[in-house]
Amino acid sequence: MSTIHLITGSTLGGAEYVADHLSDLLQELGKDTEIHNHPNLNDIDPQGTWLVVTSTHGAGDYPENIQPFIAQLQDTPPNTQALNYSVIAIGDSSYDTFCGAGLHCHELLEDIGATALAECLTIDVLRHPVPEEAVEDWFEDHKHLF
Ligand SMILES: Cc1cc2nc3c(=O)[nH]c(=O)nc-3n(C[C@H](O)[C@H](O)[C@H](O)COP(=O)(O)O)c2cc1C
Repeated sequence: MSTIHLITGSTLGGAEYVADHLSDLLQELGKDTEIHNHPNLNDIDPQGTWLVVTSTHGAGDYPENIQPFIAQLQDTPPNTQALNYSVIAIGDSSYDTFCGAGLHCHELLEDIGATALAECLTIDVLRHPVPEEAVEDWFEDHKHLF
């Protein structure tokens, strides 16, 4: 069974909590998971399934910890023919660039040839102060994909 890679972009830790929770839910289904809080493309198999969980900072920017990984994907995209992915974007709808990083990542992965398992999920922290609860509902509807 191939490992599901959870890749996080987080400044304040919220997206990491969401990824931890998703990882627990996947493990309850008997899946193998690996969390990458400092993702490096060289360490992550570009086959199988990626779940990217990223917040947005600055003005629509990626959190610093995930910026090198995104640059690697843009500069030297791997062969993604056998890669499925899903992106969970966390943001605050009071910003014009609501969930800008996650939405960008979803398009980037599609552009380099990976297959989206689902639309990008956007979680608004104004509506969901505990984003883990929103992701739990989403997971219930999407767990058959993993
Ligand atoms: C300085 C700052 C800038 C932010 N900029 C954006 C933004 O451009 N778009 C957005 O949707 N959310 C923005 N947010 C909201 C964060 O994405 C949100 O608080 C998120 O829960 C933080 O997740 P994290 O704990 O994983 O870093 C910003 C938050 C801060 C503190």
